[in-house]
Order: sequence, then structure tokens, then C-alpha cells
Amino acid sequence: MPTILGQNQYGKAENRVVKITRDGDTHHIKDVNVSVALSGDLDDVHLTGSNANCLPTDTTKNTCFAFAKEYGIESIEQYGIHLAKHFVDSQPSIHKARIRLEEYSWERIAGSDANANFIGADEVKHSFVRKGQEIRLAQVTYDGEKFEILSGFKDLTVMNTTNSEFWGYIKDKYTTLKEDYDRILATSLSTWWRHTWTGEDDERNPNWERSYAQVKKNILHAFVETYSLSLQQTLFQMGSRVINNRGEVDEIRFSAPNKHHFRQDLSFCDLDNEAKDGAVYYAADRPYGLIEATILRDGADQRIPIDMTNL
Ligand SMILES: O=c1[nH]c(=O)c2[nH]c(=O)[nH]c2[nH]1
Repeated sequence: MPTILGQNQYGKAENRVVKITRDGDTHHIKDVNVSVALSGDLDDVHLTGSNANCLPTDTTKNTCFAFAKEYGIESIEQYGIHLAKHFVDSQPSIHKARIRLEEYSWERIAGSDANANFIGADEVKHSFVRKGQEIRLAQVTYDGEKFEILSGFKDLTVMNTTNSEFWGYIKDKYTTLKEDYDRILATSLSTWWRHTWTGEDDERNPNWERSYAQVKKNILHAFVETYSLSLQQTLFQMGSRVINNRGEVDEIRFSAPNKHHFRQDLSFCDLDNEAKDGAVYYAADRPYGLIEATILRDGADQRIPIDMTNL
């Protein structure tokens, strides 16, 4: 049976690049995981075994490390832009580059930390503790003409201990869920958002660090302020707040596991366990409801893939 070559891409995945910047004796860390995926005129590599058009994955790895030294890592978006542009612009056989990045954040071990109150924050110049919050994400795609920049994060776990209800849903013969007028709403948020910037008619790069901080702030603000009748409604509020307040973002996608907290039945020992009195919950880890949604600016195209995975 004849076969044909379909979609293909290649590159070195999960390069763990750690860049230390020294500002006198004060140090800064950028700790990233960068994955390169290249595509283009690569039929011969697959069909005939000729590697004439193949830039080795080993070279793509070396380039990741060399660029961290040459250009630094100002933001993961900017670092990804440098890499994507380099692979496409320097290699005639490479027509498209997709760079995926994760960033692990570190903060200075400070005097306020209970484990480190032996020293003042100002004095801590080169000692860090890995931050437990979200992992920041970026995906940079470049086709020789324009960029597509997605930013995001994963694993930001948030909880509202009230102001969440769930009732009025479909009930059929399999439904056992009780309506709840005061429940815990908790989720571990993963999200991607797409920037309007494509680099085509605007050479100036946005301030990626500031944009990230502001988008995250808007998401958290909406989580705090929304009186939730479902996680779906909360996601829509979070997305709308980002689109309305951040002109640089046209589309945002959320994937939110509903981290169920069930009020434990304590009637076996004659204890009431009502939310209004401060209840004891059973935190179930699986199964979990998985709520996903894309929120768009009116008129914008939906381009973030539905099943976007993290790396
Ligand atoms: O916020 C929720 N959305 C649902 O669709 C759902 N389904 C369910 O069982 N609990 C919840 N909670």
C-alpha cells in the first residue's frame, strides 16, 4: 500500500536552561524548560534518508543555551521570539518554529520566612526558595512573517470557601447530587491567552512581564468577586475581565478541574456539619469535573487549540 507523509515536526524537547544574572553580588535566576519544534522542507529526511535539510536537534539544544547567554532571558516570551526567529530566518529548510516554554519561579529567602528569620531580606543576595505557586507558560510560533504569542500558566490552585452555589441542574434517574447553596469552589487553573501582537506591523515588543502580571491579577480579581452559580460562570467572568481590561489579549482559554470538597456526613456521631457553622469537608482528588472554556473578544478568531497541552 502506498503511504504518504503527513504533518511532522522535530526539535529538542525539555531543555532545562537556568540563567543566573549577577548584579554586583545580588543574583537573579531565570529557570526555564524550553522545547523546540521545527517544520518545513523535511520530506527528504523522512522519505529518502537524506539529512541535507535537517538541522540536528542537538544544535537546537545548543542554540537554546547559547541564546540564554548571548541575549539573556528577559521574559520567556522574548527568549522564545529570539529562538523562533533565528531558526526560521537562518535555515532555508525551516519554515516554521514553535517554541514552548515553562518557567519555574524562585524567590529570595527572606527575613519574613519562618525558616529564615535569622537574616534580613536585604542581605539575601544569592539564596532562593522555589516558589510554590503557578508555573508560567509561553508558546511562540513564527512562520517567517508573523508571530503568534500565547502566554499562560498552569497549576494555580485557588479556593473560595463561600459565595458558591450549584443548583437548578438537570435531574434524571441517575442523578444523586444534592443541590448546594453554600459550597466550596476550588480549582487548579490552567490557562492560555493569545496576544494581538504579531510583529508584522509593530516591531516594538509588548512588555511581557507587565502583561503577565496584569492578566493574572484580573483573573484572580474576578475569582474573588464573582458570586458563583457554577464554575462555568466563574470562568466566563475571569475571561471577560481579562478581555475587557487588557487590550493586548484577544482570546483566553481555561482548563479548570473542579476540586470537589464534599461536606462529610458526621451524623453517625450526632454532629451537625453545616457550612454556615464552619464545616469539615472531604477533599476528593478524583474523579473531578473538568470545565474548559475559551472567551474571545467579539469578532476575534478562536485560535488556541481546544486540547492545548502544557509541553
Ligand atoms: O460548577 C459546577 N459545574 C458543573 O457542571 C457541575 N457538575 C457537578 O456535578 N458539579 C458541578 N459544579
